[in-house]
Amino acid sequence: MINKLINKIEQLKAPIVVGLDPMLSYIPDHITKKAYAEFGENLKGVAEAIWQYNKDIIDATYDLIPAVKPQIAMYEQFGIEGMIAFQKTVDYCKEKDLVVIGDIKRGDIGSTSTAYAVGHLGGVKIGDKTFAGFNEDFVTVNPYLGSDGIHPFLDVCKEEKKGMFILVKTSNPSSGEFQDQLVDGRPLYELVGRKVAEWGEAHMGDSYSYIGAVVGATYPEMGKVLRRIMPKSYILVPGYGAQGGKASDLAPYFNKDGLGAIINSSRGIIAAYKQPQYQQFGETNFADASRQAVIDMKEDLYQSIFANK
Ligand SMILES: O=c1ccn([C@@H]2O[C@H](COP(=O)(O)O)[C@@H](O)[C@H]2O)c(=O)[nH]1
Repeated sequence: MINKLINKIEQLKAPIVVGLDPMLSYIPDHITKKAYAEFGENLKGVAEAIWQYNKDIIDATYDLIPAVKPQIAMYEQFGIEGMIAFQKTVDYCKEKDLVVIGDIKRGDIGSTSTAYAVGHLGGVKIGDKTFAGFNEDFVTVNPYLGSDGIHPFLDVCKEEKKGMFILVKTSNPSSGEFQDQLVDGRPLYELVGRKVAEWGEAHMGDSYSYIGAVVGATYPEMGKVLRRIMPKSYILVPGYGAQGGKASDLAPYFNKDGLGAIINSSRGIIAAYKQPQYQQFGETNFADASRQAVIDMKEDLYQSIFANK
């Protein structure tokens, strides 16, 4: 799957992931009204609205982007109906040949991690048939339970030819409270980065490992160090746009081959129509605003990162 992700990034010249983080407040009235009329003003209605909103955004952007990152929490908050919308979104993105990164941030004791890995990347054998669970291509994984929480994901990724991005240095303001603490004189995120590189070496695609890392766009100095520590790991970079990460800071996340990082934007794309620069699209044409925001993001990254290389 890492080879497919890289091929698509190269083909589209777009190291971009669109984050599918639907919030009720982003969904235009015409979509919610229709969904409520059909399914009721309840969780089923909300889930239908989320699904229709996602579908319109996917239809408007899929030819420009290699990958999407549905954030499971945004679906989970609506219970089982939300999870059905999550599954429909994953399936539809795969129909459109997009690489799907499930932002699930799981990780637990070994046996529980196995269940997470099977549920999201693998399948369960019932009788003589295997049934896939959510069936994303990559997931995000929390490494802070240690390697026994990671190994089940490594095994399932190898078996299923899928991949994962391990949280190394997150983009949020308080990420340093634990992640920057010194261990033998070096910050904890470096220690985790070294482990990611080690796991990655044993799980290689053609040129990059299918074991990647999450490093926030909001910490570019740390991104530079981590790029060196994990030369063969793809870095998933959240924090661009809405969280203040700037394209001009992102060059160090890439390797000299122009690869090695993929930049996520969620609110900046899916709720673009709410931003002043895309106001002309209006609520009805929200998906066209998202398309324009992807085009602008691609240009922003190109000018800041690749134009002078
Ligand atoms: O360090 C991290 C890890 C994950 N995220 C997730 O990425 C998106 C960011 O959304 P924006 O709207 O582009 O800010 C969201 O799903 C986060 O849960 C992150 O931001 N930082």
